[in-house]
Amino acid sequence: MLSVHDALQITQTHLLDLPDEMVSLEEAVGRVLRQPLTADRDVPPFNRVTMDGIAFRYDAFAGGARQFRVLGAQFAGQAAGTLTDPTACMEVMTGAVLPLGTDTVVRYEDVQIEQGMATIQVDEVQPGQNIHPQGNDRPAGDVLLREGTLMRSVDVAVAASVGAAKVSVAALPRVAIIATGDELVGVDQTPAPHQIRHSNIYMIRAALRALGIRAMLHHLPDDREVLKIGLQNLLEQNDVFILSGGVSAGKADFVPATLTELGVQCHFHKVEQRPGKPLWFGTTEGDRQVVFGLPGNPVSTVMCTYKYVLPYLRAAMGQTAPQPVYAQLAEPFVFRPALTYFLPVRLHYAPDGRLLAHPLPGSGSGDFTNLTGADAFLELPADQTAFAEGEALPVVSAW
Ligand SMILES: Nc1nc2c(c(=O)[nH]1)N[C@H]1C(S)=C(S)[C@@H](COP(=O)(O)OP(=O)(O)OC[C@H]3O[C@@H](n4cnc5c(N)ncnc54)[C@H](O)[C@@H]3O)O[C@H]1N2
Ligand code: MOO
Ligand SMILES: [Mg+2]
Repeated sequence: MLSVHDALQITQTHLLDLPDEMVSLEEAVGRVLRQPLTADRDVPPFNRVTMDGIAFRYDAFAGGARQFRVLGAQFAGQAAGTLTDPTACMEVMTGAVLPLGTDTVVRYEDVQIEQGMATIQVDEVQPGQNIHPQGNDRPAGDVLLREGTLMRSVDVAVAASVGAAKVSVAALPRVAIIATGDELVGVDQTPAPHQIRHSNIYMIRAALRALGIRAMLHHLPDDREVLKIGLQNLLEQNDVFILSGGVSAGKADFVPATLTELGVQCHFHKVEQRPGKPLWFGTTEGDRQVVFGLPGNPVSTVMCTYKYVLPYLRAAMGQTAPQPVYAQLAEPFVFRPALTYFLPVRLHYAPDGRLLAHPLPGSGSGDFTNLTGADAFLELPADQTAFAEGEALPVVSAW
């Protein structure tokens, strides 16, 4: 059977080709940048005053002067004024351009101003203090945001500062989320004793919102013909298909055979992992559409969504892969089968800064209410049985 590592690799070799689109800054958050954004000017663009106070020439102070006649004021938003008398000073406000002819700022708290004369009341003054020099942070032309950046609020601020009212981002795929199973009824229904309400497709849809995707929900029955016609219709209108259920060994598990009949090529079925062993992955010709058949057990669906589906979509959008995160087991744990085990854990930071993972194994891959107390899965490798307290292991992104 395929290892988790190899399964992930396979998904990455069948990435959808998503076009670029221009979006406003309001729409840009959570999207993947498809263009570099460069500084259109030096950052900061002028010598910026960083404290309200007075500006003067340091040479005068170094020569022993402590009193400076106030010749004017420089406010934020005004073009740079000039200090014409090198023994005098100007009042300056935070965010103003440093007046020409000055090079040092002393804050109001350290100055007394009376009758147009400022007296500096501190001995410690450094040349150039309280000034954020032009180009200090980045020179004009420097790349401030790389292609592949996942746009967060601070990135939106940087885009705005360089005048990018619209930015090029990866277009979002059209996604269909499809529950299969005759036991499932709507969330607004009262289930019969042998029925359950949908939950997996709501979880998947919620998880995809982190990528800005708004997916449509569907439900198909455990009937071979109806399933085939239903999937065929959906295949015409979507790029990504996330199915839940119907991929294992049961006599009503028609999903793999039906997808094959519809021309979806299977790249793998079954992975050496728990939960999620019967995971199915395929694409249509030329990788124009992609299908994830997630095992129906709810914990399997959660794990496969976070371990496989979201990373796949991020890569297809061109997002630079994030650094892996590790956590240390807070107590020893044993898992015997030769499978990668995704252990639900509660994460917390210890006072010494270590990220600790508290095992919450729950009662198996049907026990999804257990996940409400967990934050993530810890990935325990297949070739190891006993895991010691303090052992560092990869975290599968938190929900
Ligand atoms: N003989 C074998 N039986 C099973 C195997 C196996 O290898 N051999 N694998 C087990 C594993 S592991 C898993 S996981 C499940 C996968 O099952 P399916 O993908 O075929 O899913 P279903 O049979 O349709 O349902 C399983 C389970 O999940 C519930 N479910 C399904 N969809 C939803 C939904 N949208 N919301 C909430 N719950 C859902 C469903 O009611 C079932 O209880 O197979 C094992 N069996
Ligand atoms: O591996 Mo299945 O996903 O346990 O229940
Ligand atoms: Mg089944």
